[in-house]
Amino acid sequence: MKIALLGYGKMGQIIEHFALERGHEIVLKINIDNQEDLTVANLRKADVAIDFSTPDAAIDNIYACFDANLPVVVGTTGWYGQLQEVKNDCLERNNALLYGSNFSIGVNLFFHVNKVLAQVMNNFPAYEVQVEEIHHTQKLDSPSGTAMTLAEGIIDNLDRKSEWVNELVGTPFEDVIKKEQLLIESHRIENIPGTHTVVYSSEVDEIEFKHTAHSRSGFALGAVVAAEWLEKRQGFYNITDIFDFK
Ligand SMILES: NC(=O)C1=CN([C@@H]2O[C@H](COP(=O)(O)OP(=O)(O)OC[C@H]3O[C@@H](n4cnc5c(N)ncnc54)[C@H](OP(=O)(O)O)[C@@H]3O)[C@@H](O)[C@H]2O)C=CC1
Ligand SMILES: O=C(O)C1=N[C@H](C(=O)O)C[C@H](O)C1
Repeated sequence: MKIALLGYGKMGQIIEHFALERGHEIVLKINIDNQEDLTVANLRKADVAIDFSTPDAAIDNIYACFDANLPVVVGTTGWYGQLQEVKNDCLERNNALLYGSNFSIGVNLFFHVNKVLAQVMNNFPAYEVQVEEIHHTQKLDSPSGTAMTLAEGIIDNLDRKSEWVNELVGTPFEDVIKKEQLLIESHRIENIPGTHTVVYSSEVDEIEFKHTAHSRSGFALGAVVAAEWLEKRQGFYNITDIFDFK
């Protein structure tokens, strides 16, 4: 498979490693300093694009792939406010896009367990719930996309929660959390690849479910596997469409 990398930073470079290891070829690398190379002609040299750029860059990169009719895997987070418009355009133009807040198998297992547990916790109103995430200090968005996905999984399955609010610890936060709100507490600490915890707490105990990434390898390998899955497909997908956690 011929791959175009959109974003050649921490993730792009690790994705390159796994792609080459799996016998693929990198035919285009786009970063902030060679935007002029992001052309339909250049994109059409690839079979699939993989975007791990920035929240502000992802939409333009996605539409460049749509213009080139190139399937695109989007790992970049922080653009989900525009998800519906992107999905509509993708389907109208018969393109292919797969996105995911987290491409690691471990986190996608965590996403599934999180939803099942939230359903069970409807029977135990004594427990409050919150999500915590820790990432490196270079992360541009807060909360993490993974934390948003966890929070939405809880909101969709736990009747007593209807929205989430985010506190980036160390920045001003005056909100008084209402009982129907789910707090996502974000921490930024040097060199943390990604740690996510769902905490259910009562007066007498606390239950914690935690995923700790030891490196970015799980994310990167998952992105390459997702690109292999998407290459010959059309449509709009989420990474959870690849996993079958029956
Ligand atoms: N879904 C998942 O499993 C994962 C998602 N992510 C997400 O992926 C994104 C990237 O993460 P990470 O690699 O750590 O971040 P980095 O900052 O290390 O890499 C992003 C790269 O994109 C470059 N860039 C900036 N603007 C553009 C543009 N217009 N087109 C192409 N490239 C551009 C940046 O250049 P410069 O630095 O010069 O601005 C940088 O080299 C983040 O949104 C993060 O949340 C991360 C890990 C896993
Ligand atoms: O920025 C990162 O590093 C990561 N971002 C993703 C997110 O926002 O959830 C995935 C992973 O946690 C690493």
